[in-house]
Amino acid sequence: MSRKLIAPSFLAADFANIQQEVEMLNSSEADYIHIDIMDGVFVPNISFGFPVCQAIHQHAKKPMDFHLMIEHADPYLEDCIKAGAEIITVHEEACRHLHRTVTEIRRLGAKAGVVINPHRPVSALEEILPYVDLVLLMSVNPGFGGQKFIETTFDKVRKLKKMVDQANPEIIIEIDGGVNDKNAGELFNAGADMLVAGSFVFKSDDPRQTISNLKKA
Ligand SMILES: O=C(CO)[C@@H](O)[C@H](O)COP(=O)(O)O
Ligand SMILES: [Co+2]
Repeated sequence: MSRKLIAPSFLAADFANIQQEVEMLNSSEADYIHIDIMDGVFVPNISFGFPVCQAIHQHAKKPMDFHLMIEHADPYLEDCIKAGAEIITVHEEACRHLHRTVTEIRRLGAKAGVVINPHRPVSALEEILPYVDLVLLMSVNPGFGGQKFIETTFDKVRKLKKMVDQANPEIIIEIDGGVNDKNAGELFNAGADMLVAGSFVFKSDDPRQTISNLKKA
């Protein structure tokens, strides 16, 4: 059974009004606040750093889900925890010693997640599944909000769901990129537990209602 969690991506929020945007999320049905950290090396974009994360955390009443799109995650894990991370996800291709990194995330007290890019097979995750709490499937290429959902993600979710059910059914399956009201229902039916939505939530006329609608998808 899908857990139907929604994590609005703060990347699409109005940064001139951080407090109001976080308060909107606090009063919504959002389950997590998704925080996209980009280093301009692993992905061709730079988002924001820990002072901004601290500002979000200061007002947040929802748990924070940190998505690290960076080459060198290990030196920044403690900063994520201090900035409120309850989930930290790292890209499997970016981590030279992935097992070490996810083990360290758990030791620091957060849920550890591994992220897989659109071109990579879910079979690449087989050996790491016993050591993670969450798998994030990218449904766009990482680096930017507002991109088009990649349709082959549905099959990938179904494949991953089978693997997760065998390895550890507690593992959360999270999907990130181009999520909207047209694909959310099918993603949940395919086995996704948690959907990240940036533009679709924050650029809508009524973000709170949009979050509620996605949860019911
Ligand atoms: O990690 C990323 C992009 O790299 C995402 O979290 C986006 O921020 C989602 O934005 P939308 O595709 O929903 O606009
Ligand atoms: Co993200």
